[in-house]
Amino acid sequence: MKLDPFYLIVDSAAWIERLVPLGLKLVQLRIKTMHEAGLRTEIRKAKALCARHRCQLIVNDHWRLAIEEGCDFVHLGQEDLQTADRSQIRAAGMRLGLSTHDNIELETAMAAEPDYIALGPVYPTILKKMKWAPQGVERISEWKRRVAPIPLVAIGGLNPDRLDGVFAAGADSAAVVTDITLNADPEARARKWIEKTDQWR
Ligand SMILES: Cc1ncc(COP(=O)(O)OP(=O)(O)O)c(N)n1
Ligand SMILES: Cc1nc(C(=O)O)sc1CCOP(=O)(O)O
Ligand SMILES: [Mg+2]
Repeated sequence: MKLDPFYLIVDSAAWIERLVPLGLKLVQLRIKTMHEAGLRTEIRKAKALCARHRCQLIVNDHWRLAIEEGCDFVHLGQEDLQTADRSQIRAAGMRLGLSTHDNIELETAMAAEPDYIALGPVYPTILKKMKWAPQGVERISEWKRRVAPIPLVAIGGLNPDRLDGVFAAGADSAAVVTDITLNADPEARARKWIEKTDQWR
């Protein structure tokens, strides 16, 4: 499976409506706190928008709702994985991306036969508090050797200036939140990411 090299992560369908029409091909809907009805509405809107623009939607965490809404890709962390029913996810024909931050998590993730592995935080992130120190790009090369041919997603503190190093080290896709959503001009920044990642597309 080939992932687009530019993997945007946002917390609303409104962001998807704003940025996906620019030409994005891979987006994650990551909503951490919302009641179920609201989540369902957001997932439904995100799915329709992504279908219209031929963009792959990945739903973070909420795998049950993703199945019910007919989505085809979820992202889970290690804690999510402990409570998720993988057989239900697979029976629904859904693909699965998994987070990893250390060796034990990588072993656990590989045993779940995911469709991609994410490694983070590559650089310090301001989005959320993390218990792991930044991994550095060398760790990407180590992970690549261990996960190939499963695609590898790099995440955490990424920006266009850091992408040469991330892809040279072996990442297949670069996931990003704040470099775009906190930028003064998110559309211009997303265009910059699209142009920069074109060489790996
Ligand atoms: C592409 C990608 N990589 C890692 C994560 C983090 O997932 P998780 O560890 O479950 O943490 P939350 O995002 O749920 O807070 C991700 N969402 N996407
Ligand atoms: C959601 C998330 N997961 C991470 C991990 O390491 O698993 S790092 C991260 C935040 C990424 O945001 P930004 O691009 O703003 O640093
Ligand atoms: Mg999670």
